Amino acid sequence: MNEELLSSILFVLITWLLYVIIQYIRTYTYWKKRGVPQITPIPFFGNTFSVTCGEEPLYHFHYKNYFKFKDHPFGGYYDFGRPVLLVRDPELINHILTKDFAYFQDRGFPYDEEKEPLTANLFNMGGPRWKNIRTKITPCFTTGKRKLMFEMLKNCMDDLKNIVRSNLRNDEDVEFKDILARFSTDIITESAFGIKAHTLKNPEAEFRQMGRSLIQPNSRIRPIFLQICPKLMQYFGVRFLSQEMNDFFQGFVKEAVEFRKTNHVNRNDFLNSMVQLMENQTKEESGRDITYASIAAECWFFFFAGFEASSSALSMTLYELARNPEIQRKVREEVDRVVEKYDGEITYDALQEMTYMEMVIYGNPTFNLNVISFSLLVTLSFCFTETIRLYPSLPFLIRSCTKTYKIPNSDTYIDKGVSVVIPVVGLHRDPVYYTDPEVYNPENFSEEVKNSRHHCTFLPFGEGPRICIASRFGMMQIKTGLATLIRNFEFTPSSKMITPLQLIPRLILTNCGSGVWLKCSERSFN
Ligand code: HEM
Repeated sequence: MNEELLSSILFVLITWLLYVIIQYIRTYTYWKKRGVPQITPIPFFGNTFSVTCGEEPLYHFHYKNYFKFKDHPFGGYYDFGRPVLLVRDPELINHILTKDFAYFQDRGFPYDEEKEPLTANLFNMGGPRWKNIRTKITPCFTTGKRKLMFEMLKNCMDDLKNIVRSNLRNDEDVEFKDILARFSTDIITESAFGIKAHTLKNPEAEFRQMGRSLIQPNSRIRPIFLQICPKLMQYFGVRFLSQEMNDFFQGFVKEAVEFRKTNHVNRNDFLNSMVQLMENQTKEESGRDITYASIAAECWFFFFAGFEASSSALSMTLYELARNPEIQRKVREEVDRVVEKYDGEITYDALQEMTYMEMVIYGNPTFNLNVISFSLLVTLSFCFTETIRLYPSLPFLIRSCTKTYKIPNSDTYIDKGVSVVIPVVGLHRDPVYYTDPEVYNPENFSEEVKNSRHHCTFLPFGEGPRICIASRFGMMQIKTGLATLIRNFEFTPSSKMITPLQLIPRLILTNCGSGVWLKCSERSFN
């Protein structure tokens, strides 16, 4: 190789290296330059290497980062090359989620309404389109609608009882995460879409297969690469969801709607409400707001949240009750007391008199589970609330800044396009807000203790205009399952349960991958 060529190559290499160094400095000093403390990044990956390569579940990542900025109201880190602001201070969180929502309306998640219609759901959407759809869908979850949906859940309760009972016959410890994912799938498909998925009876039923596929490694890696290099991934035809998933949901919505139209079926479910919304649109709105494709997108997300978030919270509650026999005893006492009090004598008027009542459940008469009033199950509520404190289904909240924002009482600005992350799991386990935060203690939610904390230190369903649209529906699912199980079975820890919990990496939701194993015995009512 002649000398001239060698020096040209060397020149190109050095120039490239210099460019990389300058880019590195420019990218990774973004927060420093603004006087915001930052976590030291590594080139290219920023601070998210451990999450991307599947070493660290998002739950641990956000917990760890929260405590890295101890004594600071906020701090910065980098998601690859993108600056992210982590917010710890409850009052600033309140500004971002509620008071100054106009600056933080979006989550900034990518979606493609044309190529991948299922991704254009309420969770991913932003701006005026989100606002319009949210306003239209909100009435689908009123108390009245929930009551009607609840009527459809009774069979699922019996199926749950029977499936647990059949597992006991084998005299082995029982894995509850899968059973409860199937229970939640049956509830959401029945009450939201009017479909009996029968996944409790048949673990290989189509809806369960779809649900399971969503947490497979392949499905979890795709969103990460789509986030890092969207253009390249789109070029190679990589999608957020599999084609099979897209076809399944588009197909089932079209079929279900057409069947209802042809056979004049009118059900009190979410699908029906959405179809009514579509049909009642004005001419100008028609085809733009609510279409078959957008109904399928919402159904898909409701399906995902309905089985995954709810079953995760439900199985973790059982796990904690098994580890805390005294709390389990108290919950059971409460369930028994209420069930016996309303032994088959409930009328609509009686329901109105029960101050906190949200829901009434008629169970299997053999076990005298005639009626359960959920809001009266105070201990039950505390337990569930305490579970989602320790294991929030979504361990962080995210917003994208849509116009430059000055942080109140500081000189710091958040630029348009910067992501803001609220590490919910950190707040929920901060000893400043919760005494002995690692201990499962339902008393954390007694009125007195609860009122002594800032409301933004407990955010399992988010907060502000983008709060979970179906939080009460989710609670109803969970309480239904919990009351059924606690009334009929007793739970103790199993040696098969792996602790500390092995959470699934690269999954946005908190999910115990190694399962929730418990010893279980049936109660005798003689
Ligand atoms: C225990 C169960 C559940 C938990 C813990 C949960 C939690 C959450 C959280 C934390 C958010 C984000 C809120 C924010 O960013 O401020 C959210 C959003 C959402 N959830 Fe849930 N959720 C649950 C059940 C459900 C169910 C059953 C459905 C549907 C049937 C559902 C539908 C949604 C939707 C559509 C959004 C997006 C709302 C928007 O951006 O306007 N969730 N949920």
